[in-house]
Amino acid sequence: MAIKETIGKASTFVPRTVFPDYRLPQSYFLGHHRKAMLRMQQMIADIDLIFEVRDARAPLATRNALFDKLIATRAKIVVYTKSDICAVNRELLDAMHPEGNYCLVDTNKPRTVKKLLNIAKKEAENRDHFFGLRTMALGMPNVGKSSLLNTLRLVGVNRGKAARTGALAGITRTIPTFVKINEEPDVLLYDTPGVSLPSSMGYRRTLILSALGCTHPKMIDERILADFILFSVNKVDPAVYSKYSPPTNDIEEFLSNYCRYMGLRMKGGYPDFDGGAAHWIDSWRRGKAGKIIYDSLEDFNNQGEDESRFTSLKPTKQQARMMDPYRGK
Ligand SMILES: Nc1nc2c(ncn2[C@@H]2O[C@H](COP(=O)(O)OP(=O)(O)OP(=O)(O)O)[C@@H](O)[C@H]2O)c(=O)[nH]1
Repeated sequence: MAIKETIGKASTFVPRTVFPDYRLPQSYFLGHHRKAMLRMQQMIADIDLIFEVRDARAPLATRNALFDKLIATRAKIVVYTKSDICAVNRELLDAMHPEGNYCLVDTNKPRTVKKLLNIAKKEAENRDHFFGLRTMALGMPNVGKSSLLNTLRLVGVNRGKAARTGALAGITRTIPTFVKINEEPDVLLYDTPGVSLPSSMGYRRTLILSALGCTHPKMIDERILADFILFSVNKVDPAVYSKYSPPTNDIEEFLSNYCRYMGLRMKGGYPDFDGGAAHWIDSWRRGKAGKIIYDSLEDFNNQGEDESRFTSLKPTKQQARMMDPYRGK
């Protein structure tokens, strides 16, 4: 079959670049994730409103079932960040949240977080707390919790950054003291470290989270991750990368064209495949390469997966063996 006819047709991802000893890690649950969960469990009774933060590029993959039990009795709103760098799938979000308690934001644009602040202000007025309404932002690593806090603070009290942010996962490692995001009525917000899933997530979800930057940046071999991104883009529209390469399913062919376009060459003029893969992945993580969404309504309807296995903080021995090789480093 001609290559063009096969583009975007495969339903499962099979890496083209396979190394004999390579084993795909399928979890990324670090010591500080566990510590943060235990601390949140202690604090949760005092929290009035939760902002559960997810990445709009993968609403299903960045959902963390570990939080479901923790926040079951709290008022919550699901906040989808990075709406500026994805083709938002409203159908999927409406199906996931029939009660409509979600909000799409771009944390770089203060006006998009105003709605959230208004919800918190209304809650604060209704509850009439002496110390103010206590809110908490939680979610997977690198989904934009600290950026959300900074923008809410800017909108609410017109003050600068209070939390450190960055393109890598794991910038926030402890729960700092609260930050005031509104005065009269007072609204306080706790930022929290990103927490991943405590047992094997399956390789597709691991690849998605890695492509989004929600894991250690080098957790998955870059050529395999680049291959997965190419696979995902082909499913949506290969024209997204037409600037660099004609449509292809072959990562080596794509990277060779990409390196030529970007001028990424090694000694002797050979394409720098590793450098090209890292560059292409980084562009996707930052939303500079195009807009795709990794989860679909079909994925939501077909998900027979039992998420309850993620709700325990204690992984089994077998699960622990599948943990990320970078653990503790
Ligand atoms: N384009 C875009 N980028 C965003 C948005 N929100 C956050 N980012 C970027 O995403 C990256 C991660 O943001 P952080 O706020 O550090 O994420 P976090 O969830 O606090 O990360 P951890 O500390 O690992 O838990 C940063 O590079 C931000 O600039 C958004 O709405 N749009």
